[in-house]
Amino acid sequence: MPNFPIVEIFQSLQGEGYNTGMPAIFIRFGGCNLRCPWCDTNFDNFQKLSLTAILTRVLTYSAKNIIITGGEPTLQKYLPELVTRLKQLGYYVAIETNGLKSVYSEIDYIAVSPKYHYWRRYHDAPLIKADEVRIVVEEAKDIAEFCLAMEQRIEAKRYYLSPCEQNGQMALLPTLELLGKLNQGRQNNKWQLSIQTHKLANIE
Ligand SMILES: Nc1nc2[nH]cc(C(=O)O)c2c(=O)[nH]1
Ligand code: SF4
Ligand SMILES: [Mg+2]
Repeated sequence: MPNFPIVEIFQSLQGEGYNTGMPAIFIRFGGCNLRCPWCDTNFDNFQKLSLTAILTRVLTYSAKNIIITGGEPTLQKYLPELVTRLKQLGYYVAIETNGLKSVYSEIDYIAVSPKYHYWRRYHDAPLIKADEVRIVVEEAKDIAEFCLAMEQRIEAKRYYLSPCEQNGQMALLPTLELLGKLNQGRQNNKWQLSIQTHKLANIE
């Protein structure tokens, strides 16, 4: 079993999406198959840790939930082995992914964040079922079309828009306007707001 590239492991509260406020141990993997212009993670800066070292570290925290994130965690060939061990230890395991690769089926909660900037890469992406879809609102004429295409492509329980954050500023108005556009003519509010509350609250 080779080592895993790990940027950081920490306990915090899920800051965004349906599980906002859930205590969780975050395992952040290095590496990504995208390079989003507004990415907030230095995923090229990682240490190599063994499966045992990761589990030992995880066991020092109190939370019962794990959030596997990155970077892009689905790039890890041996992710199923890690997830299996975490589940044997009784953890609820969630993942944050960009949705370009399939997700190990034993993972309990899938949050997928498809990126408008790389729309064409999603035409043949394998991920078609998730718990939540969360799209970062980029300034683009046809972002509504992208959101509707992802709604068609990925069957999820919930659909969110998240304002893009750059240099401490969140673009809220374009997000609200896009929510209005996507929910226009529907009687349910299918598209909802997700804020990166951890950034506003200054927690990890
Ligand atoms: N509090 C907190 N919640 C998060 N949810 C997703 C995160 C991520 O970086 O993937 C994240 C993060 O970095 N911090
Ligand atoms: S997919 Fe996520 S981790 Fe990768 S570059 Fe985009 S924002 Fe950063
Ligand atoms: Mg983050």
